[in-house]
Amino acid sequence: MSLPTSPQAAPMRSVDEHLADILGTVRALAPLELELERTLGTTLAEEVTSPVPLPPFDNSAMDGYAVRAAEVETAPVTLPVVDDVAAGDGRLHALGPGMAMRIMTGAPLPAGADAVVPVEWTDGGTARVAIGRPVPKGNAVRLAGEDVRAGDVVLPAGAPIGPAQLGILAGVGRRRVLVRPRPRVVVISTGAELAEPGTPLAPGQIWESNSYTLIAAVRQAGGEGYRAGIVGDDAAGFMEQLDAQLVRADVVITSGGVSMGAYEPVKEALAPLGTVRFEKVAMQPGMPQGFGVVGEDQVPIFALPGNPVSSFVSFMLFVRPALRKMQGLPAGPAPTVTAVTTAPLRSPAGKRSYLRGTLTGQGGVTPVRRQGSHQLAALAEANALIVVPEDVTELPEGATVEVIPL
Ligand SMILES: Nc1nc2c(c(=O)[nH]1)N[C@H]1C(S)=C(S)[C@@H](COP(=O)(O)OP(=O)(O)OC[C@H]3O[C@@H](n4cnc5c(N)ncnc54)[C@H](O)[C@@H]3O)O[C@H]1N2
Ligand code: MOO
Ligand SMILES: [Mg+2]
Repeated sequence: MSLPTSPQAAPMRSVDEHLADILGTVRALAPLELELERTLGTTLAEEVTSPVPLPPFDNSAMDGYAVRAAEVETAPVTLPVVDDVAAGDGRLHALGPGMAMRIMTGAPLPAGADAVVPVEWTDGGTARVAIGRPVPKGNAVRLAGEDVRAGDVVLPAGAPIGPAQLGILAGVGRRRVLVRPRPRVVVISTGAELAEPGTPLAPGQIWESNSYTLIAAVRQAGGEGYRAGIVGDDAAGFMEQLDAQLVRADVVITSGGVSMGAYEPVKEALAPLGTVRFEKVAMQPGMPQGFGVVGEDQVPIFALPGNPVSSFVSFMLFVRPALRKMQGLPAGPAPTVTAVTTAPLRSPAGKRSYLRGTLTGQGGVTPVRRQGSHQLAALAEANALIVVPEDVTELPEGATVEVIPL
């Protein structure tokens, strides 16, 4: 007697094949002009040059006295103070021979001056100043163009915008710049057992958590997350919610309803479209995966498995690289570091495992005690995923492993 053939017998796809398929499908989002204040965390979509040199004019690096270095070579010397130059002073100053001008940090260097004596090296006089020591030519002078020359590229297209990048954009006079927008990601949770956190649990229910994890992960990956709430285990209801959400989505993520059960609304609704593939990927956790496009605009959709650890690991391996590509960032497999395991590791044959672990800080990594794909509290203890290759089932303590820091 033999058992009926099941889809389980179908060969599994590798993690790498699945990711390649995803990255082959998603495209960088069209650039958008944004006010500077809204660009933190986005990627620049234009090359930015400076219209002026920076600094735009020779100026003082210190509060002190503008002089000709050759005239203070014999210090101590006393010179008449003929004027005061403050930062922002737009007058054209010229320093005559044998004279000094009081000057402040950031103020334009008067023509004829070639050095600044810091006030600390003088008696601080306002009519005459006694200079206690000589200064070399160029002392405390910031030359025009020594940071940036006019026409220099200050940021290339593709640069991620952090605080310093925002600063230089303002520093070259920009108010608005062209960036890749943050991908708008809608998360739909499916499952008749799911209750909103903050509401009482009925028998058989659990509190919905995946959308909170996924939206937080979306934000960390540079996207904007929208929680579409919970839909039950009914395919028509799911389709209705999906249609309603598509208008505001660059990407849709669903959780749950993709495995082998009798009530798998996501698979049931999307598989017949023919544009979303459901497969088993040779990984643990996260084996059942759906990916494809939906709607007129061919919006990418990730149908992630419902187990909380599985949906999070799937996000890190597949959705995060896709969101990076959409933002014009280099996209590929999750970056790893090497570490030495402080305990033996076990992994199922033929699947790449992503065990939850904690990096010790001394190059070690310790697997957390509970490794079930439903054990969300154990995931919350971890700060890394330990990668065990498909062809390895056991590793001894002390083995070197690849680790994805979280
Ligand atoms: N006969 C088989 N059963 C299962 C297989 C299989 O190959 N054959 N695969 C298992 C694996 S592996 C996974 S992973 C899960 C995937 O299940 P689904 O994607 O269909 O998800 P559900 O059945 O809806 O839920 C699974 C599990 O996760 C909990 N869940 C779901 N959504 C949420 C949420 N938003 N917040 C918190 N918890 C959630 C749900 O209550 C279930 O316990 O299938 C296995 N079964
Ligand atoms: O492969 Mo499922 O993703 O355990 O847990
Ligand atoms: Mg299921």
